Amino acid sequence: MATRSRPDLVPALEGVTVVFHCASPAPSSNNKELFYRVNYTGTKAVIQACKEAGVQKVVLTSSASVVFEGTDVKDGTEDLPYAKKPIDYYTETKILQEKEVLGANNPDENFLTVAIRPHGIFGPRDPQLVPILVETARKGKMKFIIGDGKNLVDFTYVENVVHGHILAAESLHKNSPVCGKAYHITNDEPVPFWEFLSRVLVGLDYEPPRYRLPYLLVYYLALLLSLLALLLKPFIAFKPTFTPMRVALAGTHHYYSCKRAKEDMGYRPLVSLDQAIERTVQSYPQLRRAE
Ligand SMILES: NC(=O)c1ccc[n+]([C@@H]2O[C@H](COP(=O)([O-])OP(=O)(O)OC[C@H]3O[C@@H](n4cnc5c(N)ncnc54)[C@H](O)[C@@H]3O)[C@@H](O)[C@H]2O)c1
Ligand SMILES: CC(C)CCC[C@@H](C)[C@H]1CC[C@H]2C3=C(CC[C@]12C)[C@@]1(C)CC[C@H](O)[C@@H](C(=O)O)[C@@H]1CC3
Repeated sequence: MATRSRPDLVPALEGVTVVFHCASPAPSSNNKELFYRVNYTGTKAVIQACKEAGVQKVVLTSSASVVFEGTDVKDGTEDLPYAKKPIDYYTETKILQEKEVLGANNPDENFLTVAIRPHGIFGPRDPQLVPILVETARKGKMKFIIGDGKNLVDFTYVENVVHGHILAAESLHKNSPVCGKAYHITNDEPVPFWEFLSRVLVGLDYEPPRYRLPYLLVYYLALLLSLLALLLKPFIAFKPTFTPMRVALAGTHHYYSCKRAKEDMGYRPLVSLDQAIERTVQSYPQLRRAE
C-alpha cells in the first residue's frame, strides 16, 4: 500500500488483523525530506490508522543497520544500542521508525508490535543490490577489493526474510516474548563480502574484483570525494560511486546473531546461501555480460 495518508489508510485497514509495514524510499535516494515523511511521520500515521481501524498486530520491516556505525559488528545481538552516528539518513529514519513501532506495543489495549531486522536483502529480480553491482562492474569500477577481503557480512535471501515476518506475525499474541521486540533475520551464513559479490558477478559472466586497496585509504578518498561533491553542488552535480557509507559496508564485518529469533519464534532460514545465489543469478538474463 503506497500511501502515507491516514484518511486513506483507515478504510483500507478495516477488518485487517495484521499489518506488515514494509514501506520505505530506496536507501540510495537523496531525498531527506521524503525519508522523514515516509519512515517517521508516515509510520506514525500507519500506527494511528491501525489503532483507529482496530488492527491488532503490526510487523515492521526494520534493518540490522540500525545498530551499525561503520565499524565491525561480529555476531551482533539485538542488545546492541541504536547507532549514535548512523551510516546515512535512511538509517537514521529507520531508527526513528523502529522506536515508534516498538514503543506502540501495548498488550493491555490489544495492540501488539514487533520489528524484523533483515540485512542485505537480495533475490530474483530485486531492483537494488544486483543491478547496482552490475552497473558498477559495467563502468569498470569493480576491479578492486577494499581491505583484506576477509570481512564477513550477512546477505539475506528474500524468502527467508518473508518467512521471518510470517513467524513473527504468528508469534505475536498476548504474553508472547516477541511483543515490542526487534529480531535479526538473516541467512545465518555470514560470508566474506567480496566472495558474495564475486559469486554474483562471475555468475553473470563478469570478472570478479582482484586488486586489493587499503581500507583506510579508500575510506578517506571517498570522504574527500563526498566533500568535493557537496562543495561543487551549485556548479556541477556528480554522485560518487564510492561513498564513505558504501566503503564502510564493503570493508568491515557486519553480521548478526539470529539466536533470539530461533528461540522465540522457531526461525530457521528456508533457503541456503548457495541456492539463493543460484536462483538470483538465474533471474537476471538481461544483466548477463554480452559476448
Ligand atoms: N533491501 C535491503 O537490503 C533491506 C535491508 C533491510 C531492510 N530493508 C527494508 O525492507 C523494506 C522493503 O524494502 P525493499 O528493499 O524490499 O524495497 P522495495 O522498493 O521493494 O519496497 C519498498 C516499498 O515502499 C513503498 N514506498 C516507497 N516510497 C514510498 C512513499 N513515498 N510512500 C509510501 N510508500 C512508499 C514502495 O511502494 C514499496 O512497496 C523497507 O522498509 C526497507 O527499509 C531493506
Ligand atoms: C560499490 C561497491 C563497493 C558495493 C556494491 C554493492 C552494494 C550495491 C550493496 C552491497 C551491500 C548492500 C547493502 C545495502 C545497500 C546496497 C549494498 C551497499 C543496504 C545499506 C541497503 C539498506 C539496508 O537497510 C541495509 C541493511 O541493513 O540490510 C543494506 C546493507 C547492505
